[in-house]
Amino acid sequence: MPKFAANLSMMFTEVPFLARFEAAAKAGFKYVEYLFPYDYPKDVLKTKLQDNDLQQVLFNTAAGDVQAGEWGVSAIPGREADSHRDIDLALEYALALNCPNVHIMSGVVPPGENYAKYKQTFIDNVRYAADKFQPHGIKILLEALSPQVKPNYLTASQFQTLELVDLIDRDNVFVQLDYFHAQNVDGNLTRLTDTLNGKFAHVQIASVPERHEPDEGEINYRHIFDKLDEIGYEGWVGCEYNPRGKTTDGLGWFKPYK
Ligand SMILES: O=C(O)C(=O)[C@@H](O)CO
Ligand SMILES: [Mg+2]
Repeated sequence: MPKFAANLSMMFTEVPFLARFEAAAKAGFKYVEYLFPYDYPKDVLKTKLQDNDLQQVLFNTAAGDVQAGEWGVSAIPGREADSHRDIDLALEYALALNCPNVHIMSGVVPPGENYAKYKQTFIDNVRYAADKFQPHGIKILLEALSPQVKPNYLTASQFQTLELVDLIDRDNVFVQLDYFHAQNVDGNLTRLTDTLNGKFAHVQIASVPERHEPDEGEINYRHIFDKLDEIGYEGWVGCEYNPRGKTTDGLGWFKPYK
């Protein structure tokens, strides 16, 4: 049975961020993920996790200057020092929060730029991270983001991310398989799951096209959850969706899995 993690950046937004830990635990979640921990001291987050019997399973490296269109900097040529600073800070948080996975945000490739140069910069920076995280047993995740959510992100297709994982060639680097983006770009989700089997270490879910609860729209998530069980997937499934209304009102789908 999948292990579901509440995404506290998107769920339980009825309450302030630090109150979402208790809200998720009360709703039956044992695991949480969220985009960025950096606005809060490590101790504060650690206490929230401990007080609510929750395990943190994922967060991202910093986004950079979001107003200026950044969504990570690790693929941007000339920004290696910033990328390494973000990776080092992520490692500090991962160790303090006992978090087993960190998603490294590549950033966008502006149209007309040299894509190969961005790709190589990302490969080099992820190798830097992989070697730093490896002694601590922390996995690095790379995600494809669909153009309707983040135009010109370094990777849009799961196959581009898979190619990067293979080129980076480190034992602790994996695909973050977000089925919402995968359906938007690649489709064919059952076969895709088989193709990526062993290469992905974290899953995220949301309906398509609305990015709501996984109980509507194009994807039959009951089938996907069975498929993940069938292949023996042991990682977490992050609930990265915008609830249609109040978060708890939309948790009917979660009842059988509590
Ligand atoms: O947007 C997504 O999907 C994510 O998983 C974010 O963490 C990164 O954009
Ligand atoms: Mg995602």
